[in-house]
Amino acid sequence: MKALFVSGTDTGVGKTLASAWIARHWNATYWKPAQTGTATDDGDDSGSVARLAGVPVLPEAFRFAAPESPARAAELEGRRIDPTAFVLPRAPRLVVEGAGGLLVPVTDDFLMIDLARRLDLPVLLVARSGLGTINHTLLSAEALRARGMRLLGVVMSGEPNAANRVAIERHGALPVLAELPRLGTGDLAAQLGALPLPCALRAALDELDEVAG
Ligand SMILES: Nc1ncnc2c1ncn2[C@@H]1O[C@H](COP(=O)(O)OP(=O)(O)OP(=O)(O)O)[C@@H](O)[C@H]1O
Ligand SMILES: C[C@H](N)[C@H](N)CCCCCC(=O)O
Ligand SMILES: [Mg+2]
Repeated sequence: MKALFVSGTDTGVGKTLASAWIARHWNATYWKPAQTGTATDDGDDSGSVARLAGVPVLPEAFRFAAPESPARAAELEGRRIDPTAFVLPRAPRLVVEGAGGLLVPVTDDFLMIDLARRLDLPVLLVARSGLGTINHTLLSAEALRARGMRLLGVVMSGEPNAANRVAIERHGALPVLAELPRLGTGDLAAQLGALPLPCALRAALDELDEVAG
């Protein structure tokens, strides 16, 4: 099986949209290991991907009501997350989406980046395209490199910004594999379906190592 971990420079940067886009065109299964904010309107990434991409989605390992980090949302419900519950599901191609950014707490001593490492998956980083993204993206890349983890590259989401793309590629020594433009208010599923994956992203997916699920 081939799998990747979609993380981001922050919450709300477009991980779910990018995950749906990739899953749709890569014909992949989607998994959100830990979902928070289920009591809010945008707390169901799995439902969003099912609607946007029409691909199989697997049940989360953990779901929490509060729109908080998994660690805090669990605490508010008097629950604790056991990281050993995160076991990579089997599927020919799998898109795994984190919650928030890389250093979001999952337990008192386990961060989202540790989940990507436990699953032993390469990371695709979704970043905003606008002002502020260079710092956030380079910091996220540094966090991965400090742990010797694989960073496939970056997907920039929003109005294309060539100067930010060049800065990220140059200072981060990493590829921007795709730019997901700001989609309109119309049928997002149709817009994603009509937007082929750029060659660089498609090649990165094709070159992913087989992993044992
Ligand atoms: N390129 C884009 N075009 C249009 N809307 C976008 C784009 N990127 C993100 N959005 C919108 O911004 C909001 C947040 O995006 P999304 O849910 O993908 O964030 P996320 O990174 O998955 O957040 P979370 O950390 O909660 O999982 C959504 O309403 C989404 O549709
Ligand atoms: C609720 C939100 N949509 C995400 N699911 C969780 C984001 C946690 C962010 C924590 C933080 O970085 O401060
Ligand atoms: Mg999401």
